Amino acid sequence: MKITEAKWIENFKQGKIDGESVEVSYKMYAQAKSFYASEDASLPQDTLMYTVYTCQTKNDHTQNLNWGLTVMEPVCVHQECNVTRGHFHEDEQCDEIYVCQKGEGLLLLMDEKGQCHAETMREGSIHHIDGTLAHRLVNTSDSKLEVMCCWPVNAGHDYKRVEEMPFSVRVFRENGKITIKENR
Ligand SMILES: O=P(O)(O)OC[C@H]1O[C@H](O)[C@H](O)[C@@H](O)[C@@H]1O
Repeated sequence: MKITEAKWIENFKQGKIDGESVEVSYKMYAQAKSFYASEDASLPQDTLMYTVYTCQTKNDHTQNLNWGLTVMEPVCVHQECNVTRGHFHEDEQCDEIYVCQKGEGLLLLMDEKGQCHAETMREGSIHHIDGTLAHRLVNTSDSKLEVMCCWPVNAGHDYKRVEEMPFSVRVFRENGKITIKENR
């Protein structure tokens, strides 16, 4: 019997994935400005907001799954907590699972009518995202938020729908206290 190493290995201490064809993408403040209520001129354009590691599983004869890790930095923009861009899935039949491996945050979910609700994320929390809901991560703490994700390869990212109908709430951290405000 042939025994091989795993294709990928997650370094839990460093919060990263290494291995075969891992796609790593970095979101800097320059590309994330539109996610927040206001622009923060004091924040350098090249401030790292979040990193996404995606393990690509290409296989033609099965309905495949992707595995990923999103690492969100403890950065605020005018006291607004760091968020991912957020998206609906192009294929609403595709659910997603998130597992929080480190940190604290909120998983913001929005239905097709723009109604939002959230789940609290903490080390070990497991979240099932219904395929019809838009989803966005929010780092509410002053340390990194690390979230493992599993989703079907054919889910797709529909960012346009959330641009046309933005999340109806924003999360702020003022003197360590979390406040939720309507997004008008
Ligand atoms: O693409 P965003 O909305 O910025 O979210 C960042 C990433 O979060 C998770 O890791 C998802 O599973 C990824 O598919 C997504 O790309």
